[in-house]
Amino acid sequence: MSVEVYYDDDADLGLIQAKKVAVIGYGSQGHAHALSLRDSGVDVVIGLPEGSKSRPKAEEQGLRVVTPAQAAAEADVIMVLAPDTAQRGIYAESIAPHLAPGKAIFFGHGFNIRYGLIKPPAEVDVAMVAPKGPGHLVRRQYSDGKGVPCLVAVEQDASGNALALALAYAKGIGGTRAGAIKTTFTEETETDLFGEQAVLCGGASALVQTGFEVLTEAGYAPEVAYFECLHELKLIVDLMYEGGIAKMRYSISDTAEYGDLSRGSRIIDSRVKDEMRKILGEIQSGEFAREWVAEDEAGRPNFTKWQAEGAAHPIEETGRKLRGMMSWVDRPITETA
Ligand SMILES: NC(=O)C1=CN([C@@H]2O[C@H](COP(=O)(O)OP(=O)(O)OC[C@H]3O[C@@H](n4cnc5c(N)ncnc54)[C@H](OP(=O)(O)O)[C@@H]3O)[C@@H](O)[C@H]2O)C=CC1
Ligand SMILES: CC[C@](O)(C(C)=O)C(=O)O
Ligand SMILES: [Mg+2]
Ligand SMILES: [Mg+2]
Repeated sequence: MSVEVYYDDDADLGLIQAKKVAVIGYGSQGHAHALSLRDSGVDVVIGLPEGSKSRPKAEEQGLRVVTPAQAAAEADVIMVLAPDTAQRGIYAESIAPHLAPGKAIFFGHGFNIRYGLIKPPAEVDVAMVAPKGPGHLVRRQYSDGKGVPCLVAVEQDASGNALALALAYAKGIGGTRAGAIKTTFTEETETDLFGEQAVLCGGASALVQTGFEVLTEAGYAPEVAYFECLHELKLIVDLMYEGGIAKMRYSISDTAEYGDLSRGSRIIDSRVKDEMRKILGEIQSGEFAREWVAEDEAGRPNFTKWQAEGAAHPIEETGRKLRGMMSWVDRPITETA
């Protein structure tokens, strides 16, 4: 592999144990980082606004919660794990006034640094520890003595020790048990956005909905279409996850494999690939970031409309009914911290 990968032996937990860490935000990532750091012997304080819904959760878990400004004032390392769109405001109002030489500001995703929405002063370290998995998995893996691989990056190395500090943090959340891959803010941000837009979230959702529409519009039962286009996707993705596309193809029938090999490239054809390149271009040029920031500032009119349209898609109603028949899949969307 051409990338540099760091494991537990490459990281000194003592570096982060010697610091006070403020975790700003207590959602998917925030709760996982804070609880795992605490269990790794790190002094952690949570920064949340008065009245935040997350406050009782963090307090119930035995964590001390103060305002983001107080947390930033107290801490040596400030990890920003609030929603990407909120980070710029939190930084300006609550973090920037408390940054001083010797402090570090950390991120779980590079969006705000990559697009210049947050510009920390030269005298602080700026680094990223970005687990490659949802926060609840990060926490569960840590608690099981394992870890989720993470990306680490240093944007600004004022102390000369920023990478070592980021690796120590990654060790504190279990990341170096699995491996911490060194990257840059630019690479992490651009690939993360591309992945979620073109493949994982945007691409996959559209593929599933469109397949469901084609079958139901042709008169097939929505229940049967649901199984074929959504439910079984997990079985297929699980096989890919375990052993790549090769293992999935090994496991499916020859008929399915022939259909895959002969038809797949008609679905994801050169037009789709060109569109993917266009989407990547919008990410690289900053066009997507500008659009998303403007949408958020305008009160998210399109976001809200598209969310409602997605929720009203017939596949959701069909899925609700069918999942009710399958006790093992009918779970709440989020697990609690
Ligand atoms: N979700 C994931 O698995 C992944 C996320 N990331 C990155 O991690 C970061 C956090 O994302 P995620 O964990 O999904 O976030 P969530 O949306 O799950 O959680 C947001 C948290 O921030 C709090 N919050 C909201 N506004 C403020 C504010 N003004 N000041 C302080 N806290 C605030 C929320 O509190 P309240 O309850 O009051 O709303 C909540 O506790 C992002 O940069 C994201 O890109 C990276 C990898 C994966
Ligand atoms: C795939 C979505 C993600 O990038 C993630 C969980 O990694 C996100 O931003 O939530
Ligand atoms: Mg991601
Ligand atoms: Mg993302």
